[in-house]
Amino acid sequence: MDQTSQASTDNAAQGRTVLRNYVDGEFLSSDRTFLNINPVDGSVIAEVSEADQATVDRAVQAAQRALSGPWGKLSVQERAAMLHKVADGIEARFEEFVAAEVADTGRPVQQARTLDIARAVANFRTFADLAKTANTDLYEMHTADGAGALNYTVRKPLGVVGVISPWNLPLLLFTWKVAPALACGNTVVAKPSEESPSSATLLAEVMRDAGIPPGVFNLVHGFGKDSAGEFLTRHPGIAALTFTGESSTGSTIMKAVADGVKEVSFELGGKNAAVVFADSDFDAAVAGVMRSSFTNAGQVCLCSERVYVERPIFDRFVAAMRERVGQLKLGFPHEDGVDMGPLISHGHRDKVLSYYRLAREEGATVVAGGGVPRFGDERDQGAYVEPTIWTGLPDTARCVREEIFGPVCHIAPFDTEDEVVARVNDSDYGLACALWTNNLTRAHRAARRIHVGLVWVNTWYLRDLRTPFGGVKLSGLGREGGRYSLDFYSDVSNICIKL
Ligand SMILES: O=C(O)C(=O)/C=C/C=C/O
Repeated sequence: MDQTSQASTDNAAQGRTVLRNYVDGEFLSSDRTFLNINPVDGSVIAEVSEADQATVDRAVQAAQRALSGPWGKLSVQERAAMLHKVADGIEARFEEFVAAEVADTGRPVQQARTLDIARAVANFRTFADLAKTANTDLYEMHTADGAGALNYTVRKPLGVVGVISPWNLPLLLFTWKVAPALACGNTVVAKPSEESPSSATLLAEVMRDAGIPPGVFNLVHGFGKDSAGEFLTRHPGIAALTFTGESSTGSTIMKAVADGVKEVSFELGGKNAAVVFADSDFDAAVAGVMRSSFTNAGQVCLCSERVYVERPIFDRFVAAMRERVGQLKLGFPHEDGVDMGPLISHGHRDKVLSYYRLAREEGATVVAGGGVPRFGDERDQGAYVEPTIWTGLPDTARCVREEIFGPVCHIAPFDTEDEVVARVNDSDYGLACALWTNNLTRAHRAARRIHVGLVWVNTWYLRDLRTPFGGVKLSGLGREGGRYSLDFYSDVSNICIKL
C-alpha cells in the first residue's frame, strides 16, 4: 500500500485513474484492484483499490483510536460545526460530485444535481442541527419516602460504526448513514458499493479538507466474498452496522454479526404498491405513478412495481401510462430533457431482462417496453432497458411478488378498498406505498391499514428528514431519520438520581 494525499492517482501504464481507500487520514492504493465501469457505454472509468483484511483492520483501529483523540473531546456544537464544513465542502465541489455520480451510474445530470448531491449536503446539515437541538428525557419520580427521584436520559456514542451502502443512490444513501453516525460522536469505517465508488472517494478528500481528524472517517473499497464488506461486518471492533441493500444480503450480515450481538439498522428490499382510486386526480395520479415506477430507471427501493387501479378508471389509466411511457426519453446523462439512463450494470440488466422474459412466460400482457432499446451508438454497449408496463398477471406471479429493481410495473384492477388493502399487504415486503385519492377519510383509513414503513398520499418520495424511514418484514429492521437516527447511532442510557 502506498500512502498519498490524493483520493486517486493515474495508473500511467494503463492510462487509468485509480481510486484509493482512505484510512487514518491517508489515501492508500493496493496491489489488488477492480474496474469501475460506466453503464452508459461500458467504458472503464477507473480502477478501484481493494481493501484487504489488514487494511480494514487498520481502518477499525484508527477509528477506535480517534474516539479518544480530539474528535472524542469535541462538544456537540463543535462536531456540528465540522459537519457543516463538510457540507460546505461538498457544495464547493458540487459539480465534481455530480460528475462522479453520473459517471458511475449514468443517471440524468439533472437528477444528480437536484436529488443525489443536494441530499448529501442536506443530510450533513440536517443531522448536524438535529444533534445540537435534540432533547432527551427527564422523568420526575415519586418515591415511598416522599423525597422522590429524577430519571434523565443521555446519548453517548456507540463507538466505531460500520457503514455498507448501495449503488442506487450512492452519495445520498452513503451520507444518510455517515452524517448521523458522526453527528452522534461515533467514528466510521464505510464501504460504498463497488458499482459506485467515485463520489464516496471524493467525499474522503472533502472530509480531510474540512478538518475531520484522521481516523474519524475511513473508506474501504471491495465487493463479493472474502472482501472489505465481510471483513467489516465480522470485525470485533465494529460496535454497530448500518446497511442498505438486498434483503438476502441483510440476512447474511445479520448472521455474521449475531455472535457479537451488534446493533444493526437495515434498509432492505421492497415490492412497493401504488393504489389509484377512481376519485383521485387522474392526471396527478398518472404523473405520480410514472415517477414512482420509472425514477432512476426504477432503481429506488421505494419505487412502485405493483400498481392497483380502481376498475372504473383502469382501462383509461393503462392507456394514459402507455402513452406516457412512450414519451420517456432514454439518453445520455447530459442530454437535455433526458428522463432515464441505464441500469447500474450489465449484470443487473441481465437480472431485469430475466424478469422481462419471465413475465411473458407467466402470461403477462406487455403494454409497453419489454426489451432493450437500440440506439445505434455507444449506448448499445451500455446497460439500458426499455421502461415496461405489464397487465394481466395474477397476484401469485413471481413478477408481482419478487423485487425486480428496474423500470417496470404491473398494473391490476381492483373493486373495493378492503380488497386492495389485502392485496397490497399480501407481500413478503413492507417498505412503502403511494395512495392516490381525494377522499380524506379513506386516505387516513387506508394508510393506517397498509403494513409498510412509509405511506405517501397524493405524492411519492417527498422527504422530511426528521421522519422515521424504514420498512417491515423483509424490507428491513429499524428506523433512521430524525431522532430515530440519533437513537440508533447512540447508546441511550438512563441515569436515576435519588433525591
Ligand atoms: O430518502 C432517503 O433518505 C432514503 O433513505 C432513500 C432510500 C432509497 C432507497 O433506494
